[in-house]
Amino acid sequence: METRFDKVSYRYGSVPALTDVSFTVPSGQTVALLGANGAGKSTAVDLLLGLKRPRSGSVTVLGGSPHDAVAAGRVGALLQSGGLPTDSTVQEIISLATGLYGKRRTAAELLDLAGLLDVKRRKVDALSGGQKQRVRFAVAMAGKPELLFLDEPTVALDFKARRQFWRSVKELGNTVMFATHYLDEADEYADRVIVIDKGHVIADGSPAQVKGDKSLENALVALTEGAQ
Ligand SMILES: Nc1ncnc2c1ncn2[C@@H]1O[C@H](COP(=O)(O)OP(=O)(O)OP(=O)(O)O)[C@@H](O)[C@H]1O
Repeated sequence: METRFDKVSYRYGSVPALTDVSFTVPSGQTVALLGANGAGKSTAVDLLLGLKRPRSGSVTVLGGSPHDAVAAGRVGALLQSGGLPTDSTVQEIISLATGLYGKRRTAAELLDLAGLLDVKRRKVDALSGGQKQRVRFAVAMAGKPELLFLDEPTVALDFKARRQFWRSVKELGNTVMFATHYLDEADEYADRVIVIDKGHVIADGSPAQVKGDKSLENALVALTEGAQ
């Protein structure tokens, strides 16, 4: 049940966002899409979710079309700007999410999974940035997705929260694709790193291979500086 980009290109008017991008992700793998601002990571995630269609090439998600995979509830996503109803409590939002997916996971299970038990009665308004991110994560996991997309999931999290977040993700053992600016995060948590620069894949390999590639040095330094 692979997920694949086959020579995918996408442009916004005259601005090319992705050019001739190909990769195949087997199930169970955790893959980082590593790139600077504007590299094309969010566009790739949108294409994988069926929110955009490629101008050329094809996108396969879990062996079929992105639309079918999403409609069947096989895909979970944590997007950068996922809005949450501010006047609802954490518990209300989680219950709504479990209801949508026919209770594939219980609310209690999700609250525990995302480390939200202590704040379950709080309104979203009264949560920290990191806690809100955990609510988004719980919502993404409600349907027991086989494949999880995370778009810069730990931007709002401090070091400790970042570790906890990744522990939860890894325990679930799904196929995970995450977009990040952080080489360290890709190195620590991904099995594989795909480096995107100005819409092109410039490296694809294990974290050790990518870090060991001298020809990538400038691009990786730029990425790290871009993330400051
Ligand atoms: N709606 C849009 N209209 C025009 N150009 C866009 C639009 N959205 C993105 N772009 C451009 O497409 C390219 C890829 O953007 P994308 O958001 O996919 O990058 P990204 O790697 O996710 O960046 P970031 O790390 O800043 O989120 C950039 O050049 C960006 O300016």
